[in-house]
Amino acid sequence: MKPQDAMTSRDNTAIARTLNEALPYLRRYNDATVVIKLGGHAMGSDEGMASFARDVVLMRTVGINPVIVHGGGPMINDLLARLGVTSTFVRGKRVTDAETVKVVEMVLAGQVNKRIVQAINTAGGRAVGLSGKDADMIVCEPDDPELGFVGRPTEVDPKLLHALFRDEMIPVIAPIGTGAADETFNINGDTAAGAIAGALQADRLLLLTDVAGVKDGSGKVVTELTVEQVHALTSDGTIAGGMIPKTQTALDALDAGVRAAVILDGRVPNAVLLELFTSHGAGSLIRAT
Ligand SMILES: Nc1ncnc2c1ncn2[C@@H]1O[C@H](COP(=O)(O)OP(=O)(O)O)[C@@H](O)[C@H]1O
Ligand SMILES: CC(=O)N[C@@H](CCC(=O)OP(=O)(O)O)C(=O)O
Repeated sequence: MKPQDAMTSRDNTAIARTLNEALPYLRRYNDATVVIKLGGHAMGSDEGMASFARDVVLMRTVGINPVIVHGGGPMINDLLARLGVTSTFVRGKRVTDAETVKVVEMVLAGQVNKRIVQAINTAGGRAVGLSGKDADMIVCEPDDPELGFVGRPTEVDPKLLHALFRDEMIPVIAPIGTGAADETFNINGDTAAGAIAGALQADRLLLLTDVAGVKDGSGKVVTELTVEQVHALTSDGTIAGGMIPKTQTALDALDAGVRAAVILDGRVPNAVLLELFTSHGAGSLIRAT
């Protein structure tokens, strides 16, 4: 028996309802630009990566311009540990000396970037792997002298990305930038994604992480957050640790002209599709006020 013969009419009704529900969202996002930050913790298994890649190809197929900006902190930690180098973090950012930045670039622009590119191409898309160095896309200044070669983007040139959109290619970007003195800078993945989303005036910035969204004081995920609520939850300490740079990136992106930012769990199968194409969405949405 073929699998579809085994499907009940109830299955078919559910499928039809889902497709119907998606229709207004498919219309809304036609030709929209969606920047997705894929964090190292959200990358997981090969099956998870393949599923993410299929979602991205589906987005491209329905006329969205997806841009992937990735992290890879755990993969950098692995190689540094094998090389016997200890790494420390200050306020969520890796202290990066001249030797460390070489390892960071090798892991992010090499191993991690190409894994995502290959997964998207296997799923039927045409992904192009880049770092912020390509076409001088991301120019940085030092973030903080204490952090060494950690960059803060000062200029992001989206020209190359627009050229790729015209040919329906999918940019996959490692968060590495250059400095005025030709230095190589390590950029926090969230920061790079926010800066790119701002330069593109993106419709959505999706920050994929390892929690369901931003939680309030009682531990409940807040599905829609205002800018004021983010400030309040940060000053009372409810938003803490790694969530601080994430919500700050979301607010900076909104200031730069991005229409909305969403923080969601990248380990949930089809998280991106559920966010974009269903009425209940996924995660915490922060909209410009
Ligand atoms: N209010 C909050 N809501 C949700 N997560 C929070 C909150 N405050 C702190 N966190 C922490 O932030 C973490 C996400 O940041 P981080 O670990 O840096 O993510 P990633 O590695 O995906 O970039 C969560 O796993 C959680 O432990
Ligand atoms: C400056 C800084 O901290 N850069 C990060 C870049 C990778 C990253 O952001 O990875 P995740 O998204 O997986 O955390 C780092 O060196 O780990």
